[in-house]
Amino acid sequence: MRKIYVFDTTLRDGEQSPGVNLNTREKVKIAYQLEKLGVDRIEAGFPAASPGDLAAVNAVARAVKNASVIGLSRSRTQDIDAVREALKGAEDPRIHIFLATSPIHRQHKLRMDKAQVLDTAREALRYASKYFSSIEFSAEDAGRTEMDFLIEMTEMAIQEGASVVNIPDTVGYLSPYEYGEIFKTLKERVHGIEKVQLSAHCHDDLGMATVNALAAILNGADQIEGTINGIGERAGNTALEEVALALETRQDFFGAKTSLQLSEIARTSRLVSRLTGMVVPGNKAIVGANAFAHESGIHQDGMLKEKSTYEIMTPETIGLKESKLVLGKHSGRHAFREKLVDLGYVVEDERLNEAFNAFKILADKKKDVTDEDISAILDEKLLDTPEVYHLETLFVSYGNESTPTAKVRVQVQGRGTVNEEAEGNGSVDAIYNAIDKVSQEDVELSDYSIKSISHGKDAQGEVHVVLTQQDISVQGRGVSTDILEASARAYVDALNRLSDKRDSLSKV
Ligand SMILES: CC(=O)SCCNC(=O)CCNC(=O)[C@H](O)C(C)(C)COP(=O)(O)OP(=O)(O)OC[C@H]1O[C@@H](n2cnc3c(N)ncnc32)[C@H](O)[C@@H]1OP(=O)(O)O
Ligand SMILES: CC(C)C(=O)C(=O)O
Ligand SMILES: [Mg+2]
Repeated sequence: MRKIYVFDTTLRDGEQSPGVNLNTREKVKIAYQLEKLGVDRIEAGFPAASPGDLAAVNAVARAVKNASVIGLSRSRTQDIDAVREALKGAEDPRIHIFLATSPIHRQHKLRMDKAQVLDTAREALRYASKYFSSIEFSAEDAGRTEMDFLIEMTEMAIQEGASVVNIPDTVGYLSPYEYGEIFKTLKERVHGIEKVQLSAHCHDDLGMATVNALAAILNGADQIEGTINGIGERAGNTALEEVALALETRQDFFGAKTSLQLSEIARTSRLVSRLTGMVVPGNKAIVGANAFAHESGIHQDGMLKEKSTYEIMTPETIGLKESKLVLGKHSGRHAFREKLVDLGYVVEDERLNEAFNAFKILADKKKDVTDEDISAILDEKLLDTPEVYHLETLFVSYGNESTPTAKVRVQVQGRGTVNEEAEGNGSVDAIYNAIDKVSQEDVELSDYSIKSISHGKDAQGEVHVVLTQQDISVQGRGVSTDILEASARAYVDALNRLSDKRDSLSKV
């Protein structure tokens, strides 16, 4: 199987993400993790950028033992000297020299003609080769460079001793077909191309960074450059984990592999996200929180029967424990039953249906239905208290300058639907007065407490009440995303228990 070298530039191009600034300790920590991940080359920074970056590159160079450490340099002696200084103590030091080659960059940025670009790069490579045995040369904005000039630049770099020639699509402009064609043409037309490795460096401006890197591989690239989580300048770089998993999962198609330790991917992604502060979107391929999560019933059913129905790779491959079946409004009974089993409930068909219906009603109101929410539903549904009172509707009117009023509609065993309305000195008091009118019970509310079951603004509230009637005391519990409804449910639940308790006492 053809090996594709992995050049990680999380600490250089990744750090060029607006708002990201890694200190020396953070760079070393990420570098150690990249070493564990098994990347071949680590671009640690741009030493000429600042004394701090030079020191950080030096710290990485001294720390890393199992990967080459690279410093970036413009085609200028002072930058090359900064890289020399920074890479002191490195096991396998490499310099990466770049110069833009496209007409736009030549004319507007460098203000050089082709001959000047060629000479400037040549001089830089000559100077660097006095100090470095491994040199990578990048033709910045190669993607928008005339093919003949790119060939000329590549041949010059080979003659001057570069061991890797990088072909960046600096502005993420090319289609996969066009990018692949560049590699194919270089392989066919550059004299001495067999002496160097060709490298792909893509940006994601049009969302094609990964597919372009793969197109390059299909057309002869030996190395891919990219970052963890795809962070980097503007829309970012090729996400290394995406290329690695594409090659792994579709070996049959690509016939190439990296030597990454894939089970370190999730850990590396989390570390980079934490230290850079760049949050990984939930739907991000491979490392997003939803990449191995399934919410819809049909998919969950398929997953429970055979995982390959909806997963083309396993979460274990990237170091995650397992796939997630997330319960939400699109979920079905198979996944719901599985969740109940996980939570330790044994529920037979009729109860399962009841609980499932209650779950669907909650899922309509709430984004994430948590394990605690499910337990709350089950605990409520599994109680055997006969329902003398069943709360159907509740309406509360509240204003800080008016008296709170509540209207309730309750199904009462033997009496049918009863509507009542009452005022109170607060909304809950008004609700309880209205329910008292329905039940015509003489009860005292001896305790009332409220807590949140799960987290967030749409968390369910759980209300506990204690009702006392002479020497009988009962508890009631109600759960809802609305605390007034939870309060009403708790009160009605307590009334049902009161009636049940009185019945059982009268039978003794
Ligand atoms: C595609 C990429 O990702 S390239 C890497 C981009 N990364 C960075 O730029 C991060 C680090 N950069 C920096 O800290 C600063 O830009 C420095 C220290 C390198 C240079 O700072 P300054 O000297 O103030 O120059 P400034 O950044 O304003 O302008 C860049 C200069 O480099 C020149 N230049 C740009 N690329 C190259 C190159 N590859 N080789 C030689 N000169 C170059 C520009 O033409 C410009 O030259 P001028 O001053 O003669 O007009
Ligand atoms: C420095 C070069 C390789 C670069 O980052 C780019 O062209 O995108
Ligand atoms: Mg780049």
